[in-house]
Amino acid sequence: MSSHLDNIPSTPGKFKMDKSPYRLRHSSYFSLAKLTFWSVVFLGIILIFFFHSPSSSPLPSDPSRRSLRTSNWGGPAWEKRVRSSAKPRSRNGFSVLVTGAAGFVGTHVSAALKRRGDGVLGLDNFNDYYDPSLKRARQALLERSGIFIVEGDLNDADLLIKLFEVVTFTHVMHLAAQAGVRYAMENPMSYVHSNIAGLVSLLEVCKAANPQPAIVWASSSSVYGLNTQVPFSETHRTDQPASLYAATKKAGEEIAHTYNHIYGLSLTGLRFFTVYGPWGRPDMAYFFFTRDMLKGKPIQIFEGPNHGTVARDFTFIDDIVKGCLGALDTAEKSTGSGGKKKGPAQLRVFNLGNTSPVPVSDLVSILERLLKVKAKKMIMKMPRNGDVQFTHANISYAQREFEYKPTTDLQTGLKKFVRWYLTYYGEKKSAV
Ligand SMILES: O=C(O)[C@H]1O[C@H](OP(=O)(O)OP(=O)(O)OC[C@H]2O[C@@H](n3ccc(=O)[nH]c3=O)[C@H](O)[C@@H]2O)[C@H](O)[C@@H](O)[C@H]1O
Repeated sequence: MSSHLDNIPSTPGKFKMDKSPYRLRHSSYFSLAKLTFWSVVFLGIILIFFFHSPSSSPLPSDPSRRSLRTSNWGGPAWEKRVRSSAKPRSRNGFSVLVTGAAGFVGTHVSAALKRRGDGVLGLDNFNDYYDPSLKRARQALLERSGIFIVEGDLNDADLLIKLFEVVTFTHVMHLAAQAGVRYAMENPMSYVHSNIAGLVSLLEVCKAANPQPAIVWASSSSVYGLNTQVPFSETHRTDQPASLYAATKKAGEEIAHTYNHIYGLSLTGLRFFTVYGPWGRPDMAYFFFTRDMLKGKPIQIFEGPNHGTVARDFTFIDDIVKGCLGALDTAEKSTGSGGKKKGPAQLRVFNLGNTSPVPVSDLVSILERLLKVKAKKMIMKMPRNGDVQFTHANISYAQREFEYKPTTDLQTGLKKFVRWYLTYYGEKKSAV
């Protein structure tokens, strides 16, 4: 086996002969010594670099994640930005950490909180589950209203600890998640990484904080799974998830119970029902139906057994934002501190839906009218990939607790979506 040592000139014959043998031996000795010296220095530099590489740029703990950029955080300027973003305008305002702030719901909730005077700090890993440029555009939007989004992953405990050291958060609005029902069959580990490991990582830091924040977080209507009782009520069974996505959200609800029980964390889960609207998620049907219809591409419309209707309780984003703020405003304080429970704490789960399911075929008809194009429809049997046939929310609990009352029907909401879509992609040209 050859080593780099083989290349070192070690015989006098390889040197010029105009030097005395003594000088030759002498200079050869020095060259060798010099080389050894520099090799040691070089090795030392590599070792120093290796051991001092900043904790702010850890490798993603799960290789199944895509393009998680290593982030740069820390330092006085960064801390100043974090502090100023999280600072409420009014004396009684909240200081809220919004995870998933560059996401669809996260962006809208962050903007609404900021508008009413709360301090908002965002956290997002900007992964490439869907076009990250849309997330960057949302980030730019929030930045204009003074909201800073820290780029980092929930599983980076050092980063979370640092954020809680710099800011005393009164609330956490936890909206970061791996969403999408059907994608769970393609990349199951990403759901475990974000929706389970990420949630635990966040709750670990929240429980240790002093004071502990109150937490409101995104669960999903999908937890009702194969439940057949309608409309879905929070007391119905949720132990038959139809997708891994649903199973991780259900697991989240159980994990919430545990942290509430052991550490006194105040926890409120919100079961969102197919949220849609401007700045929405391109992986959702209403969004890619719009894109494909405008491109003249066929769209697949699922139907249930025996040509049964597939329907969703589509809920407009503005109604969801009101629900999120209502949940936050009625969240009681956590009772523990520094990892110790001091008394029983609030634990809640609410449906946030629209209470009027609409067949997917009607969704397509509305889009046809709004876009003025005829869809190339391919009716096909709903694949066995985690979808359920029907969702319908009973919202009386949220109505009672914080006067949640959705006011936007699908026609009105889609009109707003289409207007945004045509402006956004019209300006950017390339995406339509
Ligand atoms: O409430 C939730 O908890 C979830 O809502 C959303 O899931 P879904 O309700 O499944 O929305 P979405 O994919 O838009 O499909 C809508 C309808 O179109 C049908 N559908 C779908 C695709 C297709 O090609 N054809 C079709 O008919 C399909 O069968 C369905 O009936 C979120 O994505 C999810 O993250 C989660 O938050």
